[in-house]
Amino acid sequence: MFGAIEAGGTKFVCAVSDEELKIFERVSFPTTTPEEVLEKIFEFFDTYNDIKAIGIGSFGPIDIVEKSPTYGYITTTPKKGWNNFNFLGKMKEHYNIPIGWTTDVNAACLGEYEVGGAVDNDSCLYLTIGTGIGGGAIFNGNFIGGFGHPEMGHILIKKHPQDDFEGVCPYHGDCLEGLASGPSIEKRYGVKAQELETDHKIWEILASYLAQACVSYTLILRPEKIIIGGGVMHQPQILDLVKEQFTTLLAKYVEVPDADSYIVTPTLGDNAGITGGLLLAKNSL
Ligand SMILES: Nc1ncnc2c1ncn2[C@@H]1O[C@H](COP(=O)(O)OP(=O)(O)OP(=O)(O)O)[C@@H](O)[C@H]1O
Ligand SMILES: [Zn+2]
Repeated sequence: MFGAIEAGGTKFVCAVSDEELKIFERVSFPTTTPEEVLEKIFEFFDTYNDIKAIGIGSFGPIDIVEKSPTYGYITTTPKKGWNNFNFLGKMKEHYNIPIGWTTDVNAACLGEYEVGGAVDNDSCLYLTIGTGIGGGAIFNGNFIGGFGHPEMGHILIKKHPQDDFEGVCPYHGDCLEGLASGPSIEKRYGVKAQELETDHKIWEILASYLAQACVSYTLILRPEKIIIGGGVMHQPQILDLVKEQFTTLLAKYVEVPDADSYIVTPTLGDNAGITGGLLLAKNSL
């Protein structure tokens, strides 16, 4: 059996599966304090005594550099109480089994790469547009990163001429996350993103930011596929707008796969992250 944790800034999901990754139990609870959350995690996994490994995909930033003294920590998160929290260490104190550790988006990327929309590809990039924006990428089976993991949500982009919003990123104001995350929409209009009309002008503006980001990722990494998930992508009209603007912005400068197969939503849907967590567990053996 494998265990997986999708550690989100809003909620945690824990699951256990068999060797074929078939999930037979899953629970979800809100991200309150680390103490409360750990208690719930232990309560869930402690009922199983046959778990061989656990995989964790966590919100961040996190430390994934094995030789670092703070390896396994959630580091500079603005999320109250979670700053410098030794998440992996606490898990290892309680469970003496291999525990895989990476970012939530790397985990989702792994899910799509191994059993989702990118199974036929040697590389893919996964981006989530939710409460925050983050991205991870896998090339030939390996996550990209070095001194740390990528922070694809905090890249700088050109403002849309019809957008005078200052942005919500506590670090950069109007970076990609500052301008295109769910909370940025909510702050602009005073209502949740899901409450706006499908033909609202914000979707075009949002798409222009995501298209710019996809151009940058394309030029820097040249992945075979870009998968965009997260709550905001539940607006089905965004994807086509992104593809359209991406094609215009790239201006045929470099060759990319046909836009319909290049920029896609996750085949695993909202299960990409937890599936990736199970794969992380499997791969850690
Ligand atoms: N149908 C929708 N249309 C537009 N925006 C949506 C829709 N559903 C959810 N959202 C927005 O998506 C954001 C939440 O994203 P998501 O569900 O991916 O959570 P998350 O950021 O992954 O949370 P966690 O931190 O728990 O992982 C919220 O800002 C919400 O307003
Ligand atoms: Zn930022």
